[in-house]
Amino acid sequence: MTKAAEIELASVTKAYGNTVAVHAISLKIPAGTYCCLLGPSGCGKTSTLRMIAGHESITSGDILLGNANVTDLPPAKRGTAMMFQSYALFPHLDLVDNVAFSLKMKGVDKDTRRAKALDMLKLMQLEPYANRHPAQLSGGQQQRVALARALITDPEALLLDEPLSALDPFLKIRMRAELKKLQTSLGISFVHVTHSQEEAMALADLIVVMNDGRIEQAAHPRTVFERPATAFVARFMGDHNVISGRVSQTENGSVTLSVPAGADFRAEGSAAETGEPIDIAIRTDHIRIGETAIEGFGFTGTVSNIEYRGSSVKLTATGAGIEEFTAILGDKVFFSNPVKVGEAIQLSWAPEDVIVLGRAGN
Ligand SMILES: Nc1ncnc2c1ncn2[C@@H]1O[C@H](COP(=O)(O)OP(=O)(O)OP(=O)(O)O)[C@@H](O)[C@H]1O
Repeated sequence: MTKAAEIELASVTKAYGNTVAVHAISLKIPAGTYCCLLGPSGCGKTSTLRMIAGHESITSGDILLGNANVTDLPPAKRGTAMMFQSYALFPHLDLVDNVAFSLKMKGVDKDTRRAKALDMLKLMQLEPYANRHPAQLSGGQQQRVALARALITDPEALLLDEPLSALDPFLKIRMRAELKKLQTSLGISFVHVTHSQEEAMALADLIVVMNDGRIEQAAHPRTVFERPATAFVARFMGDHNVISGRVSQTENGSVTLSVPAGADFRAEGSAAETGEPIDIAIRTDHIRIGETAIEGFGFTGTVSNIEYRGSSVKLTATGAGIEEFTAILGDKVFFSNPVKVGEAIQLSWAPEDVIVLGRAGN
C-alpha cells in the first residue's frame, strides 16, 4: 500500500549566484493532490521541483514531507521519486533491470527486486516487453518504463518534470489521461511541471501559477480560470481580455477605471482608491456584439481580425484605448449576423462578468 503525505514549502528561496530563481515561496500541497507547477520558461518551476526532490540545494527556507523536515536530506531518503523529462533510461539494461535499478542501489536482493520490477511493469501494462531494451520501445512505452522506475520505491510523492514534452500531440493526450488515472489509483501526490495551461487544466486539482520566481496564484483550475488573481494569471491562462487603467472615481463599492486616451469602464467590488492603477478581466466567451452596452460595460470598436474555428469564431477588435480585444462567439451567433474586418461594432458584457484583478505580491 502506498503512503501519501502533505508537501509543504515554507519560504523557500533558490539563488544561483546572483540570480534569484525562486523568491521565498510558501505552498501546501495536500496529500493525494495532482499539483501542476505552471508558468513560462524561466519562472522557477524546475528549480522548485528539483528542490522538493533534493536534486538542488535550498538557499533558504524549509521543505516538509508529512511531518518530516527533508530540507537537508539526499533525494533517496526523502520519500519522493522523480521522473525526468528525458526519462534517463539505461540503454544497455532490459526493462526489468531498468525498473529494478533503484532497489539494487538500496541493496535489495536480486529475486525480490526482479519480482517487484515485474509487478510495476504489469501495472504499466509493459509485462510483454520485460526483456526488451529501451530503444526497442515507442515513446509512450518508454515513458511508462520511466514511471515504473520512479514508482518502484513506493514514494509518498512523484515529481514529474515536463513528462509529456517528448511525446507527439496524439500520444500526449493519451498519456495525460493515463497519468491522471495512475495518480488517482495510487492516491499519492503528483507534482508535475508544465508550461502548458491546457495540460495543467486537464490534470490538476491544484494549479500553482508561477512568474519570475514567485507564486501568482495557487488554486483549483476552475478558480484559476474563473477568478484569476492577477493580470499575469489572466493573460497566461488565456481566453481573457485584460483592461488596464487608473481609478478615476469610486462610488459605493463600484469603481470607474479610465484607460489612457480611451474610454471609462466600471467594476464592482474593488477596494482600489482614486488614482490607483487597476486591471480588470473579462472572459472572451462572455462578450456580446451588436447590443447596446450598459454604461461602462462595453465600447464601440473596429473589427481588426476574424478567425473561423469551426464551432466558434474569434473576433478581434480595437478601440476606446484598447489595442486588442477578443470575443469568442458561437458560430450560430456570428453567422446569424456576420460582420467584416473594418466595420464598427458594439462590444459589451454583463456587470457580473467583470473580474477585478489584484497586483502581484498583494
Ligand atoms: N544551474 C543554474 N545556474 C544558474 N542559473 C540557473 C540555473 N538553473 C536555472 N537557472 C536560472 O534560474 C531561473 C529559473 O530557472 P528554472 O529552470 O527553474 O525555470 P523553469 O520555469 O523551469 O524554466 P523552463 O520551463 O525553461 O525549464 C532562470 O532564470 C534560469 O536561467
